[in-house]
Amino acid sequence: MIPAGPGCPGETAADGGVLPFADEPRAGLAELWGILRPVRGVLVAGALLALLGAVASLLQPLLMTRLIDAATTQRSLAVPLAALAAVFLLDGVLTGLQSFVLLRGGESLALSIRERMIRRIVFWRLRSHERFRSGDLIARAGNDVASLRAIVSEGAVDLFGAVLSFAGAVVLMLYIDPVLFLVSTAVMAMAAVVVVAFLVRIKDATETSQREVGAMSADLDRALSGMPTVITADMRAFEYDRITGRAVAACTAGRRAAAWEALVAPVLLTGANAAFLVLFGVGGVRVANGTTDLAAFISFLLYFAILVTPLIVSFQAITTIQRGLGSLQRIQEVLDEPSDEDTVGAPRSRVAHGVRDSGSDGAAPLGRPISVEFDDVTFAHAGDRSPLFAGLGLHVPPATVTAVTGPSGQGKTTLLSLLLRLDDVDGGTIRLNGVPLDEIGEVDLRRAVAYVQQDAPLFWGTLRDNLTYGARDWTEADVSDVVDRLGLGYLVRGLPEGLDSEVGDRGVRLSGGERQRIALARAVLRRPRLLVLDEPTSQIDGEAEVLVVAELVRLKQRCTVVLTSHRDTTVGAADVVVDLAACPGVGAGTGASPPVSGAAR
Ligand SMILES: Nc1ncnc2c1ncn2[C@@H]1O[C@H](COP(=O)(O)OP(=O)(O)OP(=O)(O)O)[C@@H](O)[C@H]1O
Repeated sequence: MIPAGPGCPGETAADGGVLPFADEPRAGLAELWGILRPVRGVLVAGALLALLGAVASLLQPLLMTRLIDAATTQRSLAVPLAALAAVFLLDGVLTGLQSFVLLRGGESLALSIRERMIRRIVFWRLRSHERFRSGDLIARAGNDVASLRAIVSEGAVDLFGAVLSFAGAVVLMLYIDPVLFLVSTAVMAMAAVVVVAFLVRIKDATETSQREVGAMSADLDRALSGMPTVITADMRAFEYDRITGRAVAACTAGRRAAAWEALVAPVLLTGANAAFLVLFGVGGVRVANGTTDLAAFISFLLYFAILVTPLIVSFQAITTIQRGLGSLQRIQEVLDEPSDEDTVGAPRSRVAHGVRDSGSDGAAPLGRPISVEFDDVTFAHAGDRSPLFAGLGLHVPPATVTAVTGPSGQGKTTLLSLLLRLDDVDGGTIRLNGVPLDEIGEVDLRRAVAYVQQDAPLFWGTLRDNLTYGARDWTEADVSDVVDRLGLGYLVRGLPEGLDSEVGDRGVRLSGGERQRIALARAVLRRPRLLVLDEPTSQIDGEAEVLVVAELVRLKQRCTVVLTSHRDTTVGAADVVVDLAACPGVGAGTGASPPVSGAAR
């Protein structure tokens, strides 16, 4: 496994500086509007409800003034009282309805973004997986989507409703008494300017906190993936310090944001209280000298009171939206990464090249044992100065076993990755049964080719789940046959629930050799036409190796096997042996075919 290099998204530098990715331009309102597409209808409905709610709130002081009028002029209170009660009721119903619509909308948004992210991640090219840390990706799909959801459930419409109430109150106050309006808003404006300065600091702190949560998840994932090493290297305290260090950094940044956020309401309230004092002074004088009547002054005060809440809500909503924009940036990085779905278009479509479903044996190019050809292939890993392969040529005849050998680091696994189209060649062509690899449909390729990777990973689940993973049309007899042939019968019989026993996370409840043979059995059950095996016998004993080799020889009747190995018995069973170390096309040499030995030369 190649360690992720510096600059992994979501990681911070040791000196606390931010590594690349964090420096990319932040997502803006245009991107936000784009990602909100699935819930735009909900936002419009929420905005309408907010509009009605604002009208209901603005009606209340008006009706209260009517009530005071009726009381002071000895008229019946029944009508204004009933109207006020109705408006209160309407206000309550609208508030409830708005939260229901928006909370539901928030959940729908979270689902749609998570579906898009997961689809993207699952279909990423392998190179993208090497650039990101898996724990950080999990944090992005969890935490960052949650803070984006808050834009819908709390932010956007709160802001809209608050702006409406605010604007309505402003218009009515201007209408009632423009002088009082100017006096009071001048005081409030000073408080608002102070709060705007806080917003910048809140934004920076929340972004840092989000990045640190991502890094914490990634570090936790790193430790969990190698717990035996962590324990035996006596590194548990180190890992604890490292991971909680991230948590502390997230908390520190979160607290900084909280401190600034906590100041927003008091500063605005203080501004409002100061404005009230000024209002009472100036308003009292104006009522005393008859410029304004008492009912109008009371009505003005009530509207001013209405103004304060929307103002506070607006700033809180802006904070929520800012936090969501920081998360949107991290989500966008995931969505912008190239995926196989971008390239599995026309050139790789099955129809375009007449490569039909490989399930139909015989007619389709991949429906029979597959020959492999590397023609003048050039490839360099990202960041490498010289190519690993320069003009590599290679021919694997169909229905044979070919072993690729060579010292560690020579490029055997890389060669298999290119053959499996996990990575793309920089130059030259790879052909399967004469068809260039990039002209073969993704579905056909994956159905025709099976792979057992070097560390033979199993998945959390039962033994049966693992054996039949990716297999189609399998029967219980197929499973038990392959299990017996690979010498795994004792394992199945010894487990408490046989094939239905859990293998643990990454198959930890099984031995390395058992995992390797289960991975091979899984590949065999897929009935491939090309079986690609990276060191399939590296962890098994001599007795089991004989069984594996016998299985490979048996498989030759219906498929081609390409394997890498350092083991003599396994290599000895091959019809063709390709020694990469002696190949001039490997390691920046000039183009040539590698030396081969064996029956199929
Ligand atoms: N994803 C990657 N990014 C950059 N370099 C890589 C990557 N994968 C492998 N390499 C480098 O490419 C070279 C070939 O690696 P590869 O894994 O193909 O060798 P190998 O012959 O299979 O080795 P081994 O026998 O030890 O498995 C090595 O120098 C390795 O460090």
